[in-house]
Formats: sequence, structure tokens, C-alpha cells
Amino acid sequence: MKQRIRMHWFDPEDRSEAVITAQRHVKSSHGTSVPPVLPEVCVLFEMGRALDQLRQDYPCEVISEHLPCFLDNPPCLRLRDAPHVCFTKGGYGAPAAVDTLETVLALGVKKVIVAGLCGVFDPRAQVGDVLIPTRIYSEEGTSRHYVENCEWAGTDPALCAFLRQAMAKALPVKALDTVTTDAVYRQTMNKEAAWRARGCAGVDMEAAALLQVCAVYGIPAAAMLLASDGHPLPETNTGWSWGSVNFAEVRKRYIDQIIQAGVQLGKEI
Ligand SMILES: O=P(O)(O)O[C@H]1O[C@H](CO)[C@@H](O)[C@H]1O
Ligand SMILES: O=c1cc[nH]c(=O)[nH]1
Repeated sequence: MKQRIRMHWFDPEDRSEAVITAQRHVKSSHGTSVPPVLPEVCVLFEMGRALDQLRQDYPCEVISEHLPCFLDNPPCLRLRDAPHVCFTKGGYGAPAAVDTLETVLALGVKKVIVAGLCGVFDPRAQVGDVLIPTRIYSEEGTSRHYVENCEWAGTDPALCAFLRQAMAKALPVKALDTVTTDAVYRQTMNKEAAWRARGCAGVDMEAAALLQVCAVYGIPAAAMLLASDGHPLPETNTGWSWGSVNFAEVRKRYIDQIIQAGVQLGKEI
């Protein structure tokens, strides 16, 4: 009789090898023949415009025009006078974001800052605030392939404290927890009420998975999320809306301050 193999999303007893590893993939014919070596610190932008702003406003060098990720192939840049930190763009959504993360870790990165956007659904947070969570609640699937208990993803306390101080020089910083979802169009009013009841104030689509995978590999990591859109609250009865009158200027300031923080962190290496 054939033996049936029962497999959970993650089996702590599973010692078999991963079929594709990022280490092997970057050197494969689908990766690149000569993979770049990346600096120790990586700023992983989970938002558009940041790398364009970096190229336009700062003297920078291209480490790789196309990182050898499995899914997307974003550029990876560094500032000419800050060799220890690199900047790239993670894929959108947890699986694609973790593909980029696994790739930069395979290429030598040892510390990660995630910088993205979030929607806010709590009266303590407004569009234009920067949420720097202590922990992130996971409603995404990617983490579940890496660990058994992944309800909450933690952040590195020192890195978190550093980011809160650095970002407060430019924008209002809120130390509020957030949630990561896989389903942007299933953020129902009831679901957001349940997230609020857990203490979460904002939602994105990558951060919990990125931090959880960093934790699995022992990589210090923290995340910051600029509130880009206000979600309706039961008491205000207003609809969902993206941005604010000066959102483009706020996002520019946010990106500039992330670059400064990354450079400062790189100097401490
Ligand atoms: O690429 P930008 O405009 O930064 O927006 C990205 O960020 C938002 C979600 O974080 C989504 O709208 C996604 O497209
Ligand atoms: O992932 C995101 C980002 C911004 N706003 C949302 O509602 N979700």
C-alpha cells in the first residue's frame, strides 16, 4: 500500500532541502552569471518613486541594474559616499517581497530596513504619519511556509528605536502596531474593527512576512510605513480616500529622510 505523506504549510520535522534556494538561484541561468556582492545594510523600499528620487537627487552608483530575483529584477543602488548601505525595491505583496529579501540576503546583506506605505484605520493615526511598529500582525501566507507560530512578527528593538528617532526629524512618528494582509479588497469594516481590537492601526501587504523571514535567518530588521490613505472609521462615517493635499511633498520628505537614516546606519558599521 502506498504511504501517504501528510505535509503542513510548515513542518518543524522537515529536514529535506529546499529545491530552489536564493543562494543557488542567483548563480543559475535564470539568475546571473556574476552575482553582485551587496553591502551590509539594505533599505528595501516597498513603494514606488524612491529609487527614482535617489537617482535624481543624490550622487549614486548602480550596484546592479537588475538584481537576480526569481520574480522581479529591480535595480540596486548606493550613494557614492556611503558604501555600506544599498537601496532597492521589493516586489509588491508578501511572496514577491520575500523573493527580493531572500535575494539580497543571499548577496551579503546583514541588516534590513523596510520602508513602505500603509492604510490607517485608527483615530490615533492620520495620513502623513510614519508608523514604526514594535510588532506586526500577520494575515499573509508567506510566513507560514517559514515558521509554525507566526501570528506576530517582531522587530529589532535597537533598529526600531533608531528609526523612530531618525524619522521624527522629518515627519510625525507613531509607535503603533500594524497588520499585513494578502487581500487588499477584503479589508472589510468588521475585519478592520478586529485589527483595531488587537491594537493595530495600519495595514500593508509585505512587512510582517519580511520581518518574519529576517527573524528566521537571525537578521536584524525593522519597518516603517508612511500612512498613505485613511480608511473609514465607524464614528466618522467618511469613505476611503488616498493621500492628502500635500501627499506628494510628504512622500518626498519621507523618502529623503529614509535615505538619510540609511546613510547614518551605514556609517555605524
Ligand atoms: O507604487 P506606489 O505608488 O508607491 O504604490 C504602492 O504602494 C501602495 C501600497 O502600499 C500601492 O498603491 C502600491 O502600488
Ligand atoms: O497595503 C496597503 C497600503 C496602503 N493602503 C492599504 O489599505 N493597504
